[in-house]
Amino acid sequence: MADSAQAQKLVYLVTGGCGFLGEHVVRMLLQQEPRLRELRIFDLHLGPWLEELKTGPVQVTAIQGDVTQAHEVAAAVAGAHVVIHTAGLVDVFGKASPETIHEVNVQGTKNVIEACVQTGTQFLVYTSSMEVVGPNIKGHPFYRGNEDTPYEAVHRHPYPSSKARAEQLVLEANGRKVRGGLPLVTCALRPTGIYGEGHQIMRDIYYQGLRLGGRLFRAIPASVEHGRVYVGNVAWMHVLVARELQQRPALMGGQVYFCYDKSPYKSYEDFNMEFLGPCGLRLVGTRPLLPYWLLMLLAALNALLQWLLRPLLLYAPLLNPYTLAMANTTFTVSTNKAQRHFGYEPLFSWEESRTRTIRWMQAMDSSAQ
Ligand SMILES: NC(=O)C1=CN([C@@H]2O[C@H](COP(=O)(O)OP(=O)(O)OC[C@H]3O[C@@H](n4cnc5c(N)ncnc54)[C@H](O)[C@@H]3O)[C@@H](O)[C@H]2O)C=CC1
Ligand SMILES: CC(C)CCC[C@@H](C)[C@H]1CC[C@H]2[C@@H]3[C@H](O)CC4=CC(=O)CC[C@]4(C)[C@H]3CC[C@]12C
Repeated sequence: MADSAQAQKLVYLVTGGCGFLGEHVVRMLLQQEPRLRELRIFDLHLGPWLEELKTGPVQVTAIQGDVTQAHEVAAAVAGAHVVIHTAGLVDVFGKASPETIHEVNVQGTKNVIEACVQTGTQFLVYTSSMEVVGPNIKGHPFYRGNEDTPYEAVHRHPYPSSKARAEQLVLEANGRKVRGGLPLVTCALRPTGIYGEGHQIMRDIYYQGLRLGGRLFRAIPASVEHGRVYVGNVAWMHVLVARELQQRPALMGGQVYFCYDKSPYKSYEDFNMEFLGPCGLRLVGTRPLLPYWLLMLLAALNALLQWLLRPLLLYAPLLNPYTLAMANTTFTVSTNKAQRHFGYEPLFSWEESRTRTIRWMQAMDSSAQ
């Protein structure tokens, strides 16, 4: 008893802890980090599910706050040993302005870094994205690449630009002296497209399929591969990287790691069908039903409509020029850097990841009826 009390000494802070990934990170930390004494969850919107966590042995502190407010961030960070910064504005549909995306993703990250420096927090893990690399605006494929694969990363869209700038800030901060004189140790994780329980886009596509009579129509050639990774494995990677960063700062500080697991390489639509199929949806067509030029036209039309309607309502469909380019450009990762640097192995097999996601979708299905 005394031993476990002594071992439980660390304070972790998860920003964005109530988001899709953040919730999985929070739950994973509670399951897999025995040295936790206190877990602080900082988010703009706190979820009601946090209440059930407050009865366990770890002190769970929910903090409603905004990463763009430096004083709120500093207050939450003070006294934490490790910060896992997942909070971000994930918007590729034009819901938020470029300024707001920059404010949350870049200024928010600056505030987290400065809070670590001012308050003496030594370890910072940043949730970056594959998008800091690509696909680039030229549509160059990134085929089974790793962290060292040369690729021309050129962005025009506010989301990838903001993630790339924030990642750069985090990596440059590695080695800065924090209060008390110790060096800040930082690293960045770059998930590919995350899927799993709670994935909003998968939910949207499922309901879209239901509205279309249980059918989805193939838009992208099956040969275009899109990297995907299960949310439980991304969460596990965050827990492990945060732990091992404390043991191997010289090796891991300032490094980037793609998030990967055993999920198969498929097109975006074929991959989604692994879950939507067992829920009764069908993907119509072995080839795209519409020619690509027509899809581009529709995407451009959606962008125009969004702009025209903006004063009246928010029109933000899945298809726009950016999402079309994303879905239509091969981007897949093949690396073992995380395994080499900090012993990462996926916690969930592909079969388990698939089963868990299907079970979640089926539960959603019955609760909707
Ligand atoms: N969903 C995906 O496929 C991928 C996501 N990522 C990154 O993972 C992180 C988490 O993404 P998701 O869980 O998918 O998104 P999400 O939108 O579900 O979660 C983000 C969380 O951050 C919070 N947040 C937003 N603005 C905030 C602010 N100003 N102050 C405090 N909290 C704020 C939100 O309330 C939300 O709970 C993001 O940084 C994102 O860029 C990276 C690669 C892929
Ligand atoms: C038939 C349409 C063209 C299909 C549209 C699919 C798109 C909505 C999605 C295709 C690729 C997705 C993105 C990708 O997985 C990488 C991402 C990384 C992130 O950091 C955030 C999410 C996302 C941008 C993801 C968003 C949806 C797609 C664009």
